[in-house]
Amino acid sequence: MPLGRLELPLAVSVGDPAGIGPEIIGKAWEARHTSGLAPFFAIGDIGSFAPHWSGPVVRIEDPADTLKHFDSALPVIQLHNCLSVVPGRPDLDGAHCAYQALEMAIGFARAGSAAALVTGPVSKSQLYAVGFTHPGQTEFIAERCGVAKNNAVMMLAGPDLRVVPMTTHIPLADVATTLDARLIRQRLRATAKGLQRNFGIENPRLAVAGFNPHAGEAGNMGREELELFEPAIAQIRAEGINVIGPLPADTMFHAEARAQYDAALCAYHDQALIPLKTLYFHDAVNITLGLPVVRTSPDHGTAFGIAGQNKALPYSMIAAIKMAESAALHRLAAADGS
Ligand SMILES: NC(=O)C1=CN([C@@H]2O[C@H](COP(=O)(O)OP(=O)(O)OC[C@H]3O[C@@H](n4cnc5c(N)ncnc54)[C@H](O)[C@@H]3O)[C@@H](O)[C@H]2O)C=CC1
Ligand SMILES: NCC(=O)COP(=O)(O)O
Repeated sequence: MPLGRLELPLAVSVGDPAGIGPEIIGKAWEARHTSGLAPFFAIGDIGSFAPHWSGPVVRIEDPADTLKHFDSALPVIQLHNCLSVVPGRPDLDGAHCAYQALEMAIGFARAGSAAALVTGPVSKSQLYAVGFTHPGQTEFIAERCGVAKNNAVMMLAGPDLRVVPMTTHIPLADVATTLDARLIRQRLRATAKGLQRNFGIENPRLAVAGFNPHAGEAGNMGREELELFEPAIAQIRAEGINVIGPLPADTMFHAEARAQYDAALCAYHDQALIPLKTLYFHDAVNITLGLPVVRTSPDHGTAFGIAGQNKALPYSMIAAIKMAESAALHRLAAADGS
């Protein structure tokens, strides 16, 4: 059934203004008709666009003014006290702006002034340098929404592959001690629910990657599969969720294997993101499941090395905007029972 259109605009935080955020948002606005994008407004420093992108911008004071201007210029809500930043040269002023834009975008989405939140790329190390204490935007947004961090799930979604890293931005050396049966169960439940709410998949099929080579080879190459994964998966199956695994991680991402599941849950960041970004770097979207608001983001980072050179491709940002609209519409359709 067609999902219709949103009544509210989408809020797009610019991210680090020294990165490619302003350029990909500007280019997404240029593609608004050809890509059929829902109206959106940016949150950032209006002066940070010109060094990256030469299109028209218009300052608005209220998200509700987006529609009046969206056809002729990119609507921007101005941040306070943002100093100019040079593309490709991240500094603390830019990090402060990125932080402020994120905070404001969450506020608009939570207050019901925006239909969803799309976040531009930020540099984690730059944010840490200005006092950001969360591993990433995922955990920060969860906290602002009152959601426990283990119930907010990072999912990266491409055309025929969705992956969930069950642990996110932690040192690899800490993964084995962070993963426990409770976390695995929480991730599985939140992923199943998130696929229903945001993608309209009624009976999601989940697959869990093993932690060790060959999923432990019957306990001979590590015991996490026997001691953690299998009991956690059995419990989740008993709750009626369709889940397979633990599967050998090296053989679960080829095309025929991908067709067997709607999302692959992986033990750690790179186990999930390497297959996804290898296949779909410019098409994939980062979506946070388990939040009361819809949040998406491009899958890539700030790309400081190409900022301000008109080299950034906007496709992941365009996909993030489209997915935000579609997820918001799925939630609305479920809420009114249609
Ligand atoms: N959603 C987010 O906010 C994310 C933020 N990051 C942050 O980004 C920063 C840089 O991370 P990197 O590992 O260098 O990853 P990156 O994604 O910024 O760049 C990796 C490579 O891809 C290229 N690239 C990235 N986006 C592109 C685009 N749209 N068009 C053309 N080329 C593109 C870059 O030039 C670079 O060669 C880090 O500080 C990290 O914290 C990383 C991933 C996601
Ligand atoms: N590698 C994915 C990533 O960095 C996204 O992090 P987040 O800021 O969206 O939590």
